Amino acid sequence: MNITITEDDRMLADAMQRFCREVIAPAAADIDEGSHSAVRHRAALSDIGIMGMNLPEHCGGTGVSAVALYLAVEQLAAACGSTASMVTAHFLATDSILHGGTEAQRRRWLPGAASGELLGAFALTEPNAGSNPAAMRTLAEKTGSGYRLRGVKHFISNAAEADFLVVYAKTDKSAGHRGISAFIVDRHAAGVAVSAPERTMGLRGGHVFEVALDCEVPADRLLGGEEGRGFRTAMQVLDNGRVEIAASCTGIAGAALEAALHWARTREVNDHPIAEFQGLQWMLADMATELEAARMFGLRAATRREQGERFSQESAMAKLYASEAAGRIADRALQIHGGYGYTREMPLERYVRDLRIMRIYEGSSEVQRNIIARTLLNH
Ligand SMILES: CC(C)(COP(=O)(O)OP(=O)(O)OC[C@H]1O[C@@H](n2cnc3c(N)ncnc32)[C@H](O)[C@@H]1OP(=O)(O)O)[C@@H](O)C(=O)NCCC(=O)NCCSC(=O)CCS(=O)O
Repeated sequence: MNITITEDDRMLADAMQRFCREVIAPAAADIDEGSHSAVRHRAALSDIGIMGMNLPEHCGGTGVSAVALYLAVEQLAAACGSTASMVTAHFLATDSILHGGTEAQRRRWLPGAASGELLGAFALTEPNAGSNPAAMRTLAEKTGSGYRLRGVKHFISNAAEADFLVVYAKTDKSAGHRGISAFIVDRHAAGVAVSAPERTMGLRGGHVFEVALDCEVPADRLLGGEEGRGFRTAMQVLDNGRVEIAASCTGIAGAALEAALHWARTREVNDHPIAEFQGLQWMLADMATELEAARMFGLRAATRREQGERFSQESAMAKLYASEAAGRIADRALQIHGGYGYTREMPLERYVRDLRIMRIYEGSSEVQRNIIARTLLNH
């Protein structure tokens, strides 16, 4: 498969890099140190179209290619992992409506979400249903005018600040994954209670919450206007989301490599820059090689996404490889910095912490391996 990065894709990535370096990166340490929400960047991100970068123009989005989207998310994550997480969680919500919604729902919700006026959250995971969403317990029972949703969702990014949540719930308890439907729920509807943010190891500005639901939703909030289509929509959305996680990984790992290269050139031992030591050169070589391989996987999955064919395998491989490789790259970058890398004066320890969740959320590495193995064995 050819991976093509067009001139337009490159120009967008360059513009994104300038914006992120000027606007996003300077606040990253403060966001992390104070666990302040990355939603503070919403207005600035909206102004340049980032909040709708995953959406086509007819839905109010920028309509950029999937490769450009990959490169943009990469730049965002290189500047601030928390901000990338907030934005990509919003994409999960809007992708749900794009892929699973009716035309009327797309028209109603997507232009506002693309402009950043509305912030979305994706409510799939539950305390007892993470890797296996088909085991969810949240129920949606038909009422005279719509549905009553009852249940608890967990680890939901953006929930407190969101304007709407796409909530996945069972409309038929006995039908397994085919009994799952999705609903667009107003964050401030009566009966939607959001916890305080979880205290997390990394991505401390990408807040995640528990959401307790006992609320009524009108019938026109059933995504796609048909019951039982939620699981398929969630899986399609996660195929996209996993490529964006891969982009976040290569963004942060790229920042870690850049820091390590700078340190190796400028840090001296016995009047020699440490870059002169072969042991360190080999570490840098391995880091750069793994980063490039991870990018190739990510861009391959993005290319496949652009082609409009199912790309679960490519997406799972991209996330698996990038999240595992990025963890190794950031760890080596910290090692190269020695004791300084372990201090909070430098971003290395933040990179390591921010990257750790990438092997877990939107499907753990083990789930990605299951997806890959299953595809291999079915063919
Ligand atoms: C590991 C799993 C993929 C396993 O899924 P299942 O074994 O339960 O389901 P399948 O039998 O594979 O499929 C059932 C059904 O769905 C269709 N399907 C499956 N995948 C896709 C897809 N990618 N695109 C389109 N359709 C798909 C499949 O064809 C079947 O259709 P029929 O019923 O036969 O017609 C899955 O359980 C999984 O991915 N688990 C991980 C869940 C996960 O990633 N959770 C994280 C949630 S979000 C998060 O972490 C953070 C959110 S945030 O930051 O707020």
